[in-house]
Amino acid sequence: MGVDLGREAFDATLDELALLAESAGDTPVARVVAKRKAPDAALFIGSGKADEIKLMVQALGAHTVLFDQAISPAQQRNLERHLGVPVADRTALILEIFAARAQSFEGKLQVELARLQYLATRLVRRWSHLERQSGGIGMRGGPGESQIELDRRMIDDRIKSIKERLKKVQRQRATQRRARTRSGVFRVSLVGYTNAGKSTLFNALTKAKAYAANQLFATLDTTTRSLYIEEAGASVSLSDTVGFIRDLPHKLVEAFKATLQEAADADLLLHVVDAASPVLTEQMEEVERVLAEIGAQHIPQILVYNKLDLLEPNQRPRALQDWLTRIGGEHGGQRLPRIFVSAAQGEGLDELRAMIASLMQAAPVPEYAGQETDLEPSPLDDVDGGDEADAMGDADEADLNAQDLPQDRSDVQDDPQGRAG
Ligand SMILES: Nc1nc2c(ncn2[C@@H]2O[C@H](COP(=O)(O)OP(=O)(O)OP(=O)(O)O)[C@@H](O)[C@H]2O)c(=O)[nH]1
Ligand SMILES: [Mg+2]
Repeated sequence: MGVDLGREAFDATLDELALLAESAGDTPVARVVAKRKAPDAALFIGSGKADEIKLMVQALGAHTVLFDQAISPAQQRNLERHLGVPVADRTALILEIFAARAQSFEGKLQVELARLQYLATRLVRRWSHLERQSGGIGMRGGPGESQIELDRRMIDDRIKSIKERLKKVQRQRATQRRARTRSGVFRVSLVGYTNAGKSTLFNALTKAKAYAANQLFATLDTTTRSLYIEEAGASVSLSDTVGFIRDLPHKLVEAFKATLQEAADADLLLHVVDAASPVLTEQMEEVERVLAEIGAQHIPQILVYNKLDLLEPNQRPRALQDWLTRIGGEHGGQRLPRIFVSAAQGEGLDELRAMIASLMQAAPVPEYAGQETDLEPSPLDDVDGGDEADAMGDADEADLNAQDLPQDRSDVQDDPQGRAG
């Protein structure tokens, strides 16, 4: 279900919603588009549309109705009452996928943090909604004010305890990262929109078997492998990371900052693009936005246009390597090296390795080589987002016990450099 508020590439966003639903294990059975100038306050859609959907739900035996846009908690409840089935929006769906996919201890904690934070904002909103309209629809059958306060306190406590546990894991990760930095190994990170083919490329380059699938967010945990680049006569560390998506819930980005830090710390980013996507420009812009959010916008990039094999003969580029000039934004006019590859069929990979080698040689000798002092702490090293930073106090800093630290699968097992520290 999507309400077309005049957004460009509307079909593509519904395709993406369908793929998200499939990635969550659902089978989309119908797609409904409503044209409106603005969402309806109570139902998000008009009541005529809601009746139409209700009939479809019954005829098709659908068990959920998904909305592409964010719906308010009140709209969600009204719709559920009207339609007789659960209603969810895109954010809830993304959170569900992340929850199902998280593998590492850290990943699970991060997802739980994001879910609780999402829940907490909805409780606050629901509460203020009740305050404003006491006696309104929201009141009937809904929890009372004190119940909500109680829920909120429980959620706050849980958020606090998860943040404390995350801090411990992340301190360990930061130590490993610093060791890796000091080792002087050139670090390359794959970044890009979800489903662009990062894991497939990672596997093709390292002959590894990271999970790659036609699903959104197939990868959640960072995997790092050593990759020997013959042209450079040296090894680099290559990391496969979580994919980005448009309107990624902000709290989720915040919760995953530690994982994304892998990208922010790289010497070189391979920005993987699905060259066959009809909305590749929008996807690239979204990736740029997230890179800026994690402070990685200035790291040298190679644009890797993947899925070359899917392009029609007349769409194929004349040259497999060229330069793309960025339009607009902070980097307007900047020229980025671009290469077309097919990770699935192995085309262009030798050229990509050669390109990595030449960028390695062009890279400045790192200042930190041989230096024993800690690097400047990155803003992302601290998992607490902004205003909540003080809430944890200093007490938790004192009782750190290295023995409690759970093993982080991705760093400990997959990364030969990780053991250096
Ligand atoms: N035809 C074609 N398909 C590809 C190519 N590379 C990847 N794919 C397919 O694209 C889909 C996504 O690939 P992944 O490697 O899982 O993509 P990803 O970027 O790691 O995705 P997330 O981890 O979900 O963010 C899979 O179905 C791959 O088989 C390619 O070069 N050509
Ligand atoms: Mg992946």
